[in-house]
Amino acid sequence: MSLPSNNSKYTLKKITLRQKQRCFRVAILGQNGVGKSALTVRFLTRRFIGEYDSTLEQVYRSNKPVHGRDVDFEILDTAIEHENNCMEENIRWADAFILMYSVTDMCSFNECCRLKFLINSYCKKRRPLRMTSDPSSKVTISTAPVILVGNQIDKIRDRMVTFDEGRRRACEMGCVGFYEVSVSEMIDRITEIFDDLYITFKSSKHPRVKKSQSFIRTNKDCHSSSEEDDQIKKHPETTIFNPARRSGI
Ligand SMILES: Nc1nc2c(ncn2[C@@H]2O[C@H](COP(=O)(O)OP(=O)(O)OP(=O)(O)O)[C@@H](O)[C@H]2O)c(=O)[nH]1
Repeated sequence: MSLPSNNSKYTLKKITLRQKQRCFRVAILGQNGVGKSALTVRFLTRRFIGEYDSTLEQVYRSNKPVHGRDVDFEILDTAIEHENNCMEENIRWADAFILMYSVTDMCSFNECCRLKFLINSYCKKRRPLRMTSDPSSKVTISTAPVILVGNQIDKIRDRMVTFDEGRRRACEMGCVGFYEVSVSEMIDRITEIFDDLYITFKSSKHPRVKKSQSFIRTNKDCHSSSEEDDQIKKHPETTIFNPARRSGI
């Protein structure tokens, strides 16, 4: 039996809509040499490549499964050379951010604060926030999810930033997650970062919590449960908070 013509039209429309689904855009920001290109290539190809052209600023496209769903990623690997010209444009382009530093470099760690400030300033999706200490204040913050990532933990002897400092900073800056990784030695953890970012982005677009509840965690919220503490002791290089994961999405 042939299908009625309007039925096939409907199928066609559905396919067209599906094709138009926008890519999930991730910008990776951080000082030069922290491992942004290495992270990008590791996620896309599962390979670790030692040297990259530091002047190249590139968008990579790839389709990856996230929890059984195909997601079109666009990943912008930023280059410091272009930063001053393009930072605002890059930030406005992205849906979500990975802020990266090297645990062996305190400057790169501090640079993340400046970059987060710029994300909050330029990001297209912002919402007003009133400080509890001063209810009359009007501050706008970015609602785009940001994950803070400390890289190069394999360089044990060169470590300058502790896990706790990273975790605290992530909380203070309003990041949705914090990871410590070694791009050169880990692969699953890298995939987890991108998966978490996508899931958090999706859940913040279609929140399952009431509007009055915030996805952005504050200092006060930033204590880990004893279960998390156990996890951190077992796997020091791990994420310690992620609202999406906690809400079971
Ligand atoms: N030991 C170690 N080296 C790493 C790791 N990740 C990256 N590297 C090295 O760090 C150097 C810088 O890595 P890149 O990925 O080029 O860093 P980047 O942030 O993209 O740097 P720019 O392109 O200059 O902005 C390279 O020599 C990498 O091989 C890691 O986890 N461990």
